Amino acid sequence: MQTLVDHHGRSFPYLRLSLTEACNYRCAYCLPDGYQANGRPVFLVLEEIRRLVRGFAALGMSKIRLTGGEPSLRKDLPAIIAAVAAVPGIRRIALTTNGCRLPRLVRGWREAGLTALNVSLDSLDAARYLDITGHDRFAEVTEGIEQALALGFEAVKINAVLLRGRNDDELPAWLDYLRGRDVALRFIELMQTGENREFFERHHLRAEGLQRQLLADGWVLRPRAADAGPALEYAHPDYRGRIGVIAPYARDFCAGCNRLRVTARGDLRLCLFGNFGVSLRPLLQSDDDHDALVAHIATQLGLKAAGHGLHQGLTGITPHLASIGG
Ligand SMILES: Nc1nc2c(ncn2[C@@H]2O[C@H](COP(=O)(O)OP(=O)(O)OP(=O)(O)O)[C@@H](O)[C@H]2O)c(=O)[nH]1
Ligand SMILES: C[S@@+](CC[C@H](N)C(=O)[O-])C[C@H]1O[C@@H](n2cnc3c(N)ncnc32)[C@H](O)[C@@H]1O
Ligand code: SF4
Ligand code: SF4
Repeated sequence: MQTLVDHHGRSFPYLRLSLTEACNYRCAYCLPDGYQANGRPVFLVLEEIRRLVRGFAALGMSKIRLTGGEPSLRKDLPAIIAAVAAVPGIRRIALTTNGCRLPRLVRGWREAGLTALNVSLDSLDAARYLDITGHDRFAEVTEGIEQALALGFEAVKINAVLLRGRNDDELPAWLDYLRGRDVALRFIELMQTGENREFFERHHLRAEGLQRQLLADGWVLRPRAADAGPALEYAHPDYRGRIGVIAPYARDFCAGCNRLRVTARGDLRLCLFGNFGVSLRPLLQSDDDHDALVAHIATQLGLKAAGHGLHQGLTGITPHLASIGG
């Protein structure tokens, strides 16, 4: 089997695959006006996804994260999970969701073969949650997380985007929440995108102060697995839960990059904030193109840059993270 190693010595066990650009939420930092369909987009269908994942698995990828947009809007999500799980070499199938459909659907996803779940929950206060996401679904999401915790996933994680003035005073509430729950909460630094510049300037908050506070309070940094996402994760003997910090503006953040992305339309994106996408879709129409697909992906990797240009305000072709899956 080939493995993917780029010119900067990084390897790539982890693929983030977006299943749709559509979303039912209006998160203030992502789609404040809701999802606006551009024409009649046609997203990758099951058979294309199966071929795509086979191609990446042949290059040593063992972890696939399904994302969006909101991936739970895909009616065929259980079938997609099962198809990905059946590809030899794929050991972990994770999903990132806003969580509003968890109570109805999470058991089915687990039974189809999902191994890990990340749920976005920007506040533990229902009114603030509504204010940030545009949806009054706090009760469903928190109930869904409880259900997920009982289903034996390898990991259940919660994502909270850290927002100056909106949710940056909630550490005490989160600590209560984490005391008895086996869940990893991750504070994500707000990232600038093509369309959220003004919001970013008002609400971006560096996570360094939070990290200093965690260390001072006895939280200890844990080692990071080779196929883990970018969070630095801390544990504490008095808490079942863990706290992660995703700090894309930190020095050397991109040195640990271990993932590639494919959009819901089948474009390979080498970076979350890259300047171009490469369509893989023509090579997903027949099993006969498997070798060509594998060769094409491997060649493209040569173009992967060392890191993002966010410090210079360069957001590439990414208008918002719903367009690529975060
Ligand atoms: N800048 C940057 N942000 C990322 C990258 N990967 C994930 N993120 C951000 O991290 C946040 C959490 O991502 P998730 O989809 O929950 O997954 P993850 O934390 O990467 O993955 P796991 O460790 O497998 O749970 C999202 O806001 C992503 O946009 C990356 O490569 N670069
Ligand atoms: C783009 S969403 C897609 C999956 C799903 N809709 C959800 O919200 O979990 C993936 C993650 O990106 C995060 N995100 C979106 N825009 C962001 C931004 N500008 N900066 C940091 N994180 C962002 C969301 O909070 C979410 O945790
Ligand atoms: S962060 Fe996720 S739930 Fe919120 S608008 Fe973006 S895609 Fe939708
Ligand atoms: S910003 Fe780009 S290079 Fe940096 S970690 Fe994310 S995907 Fe990798």
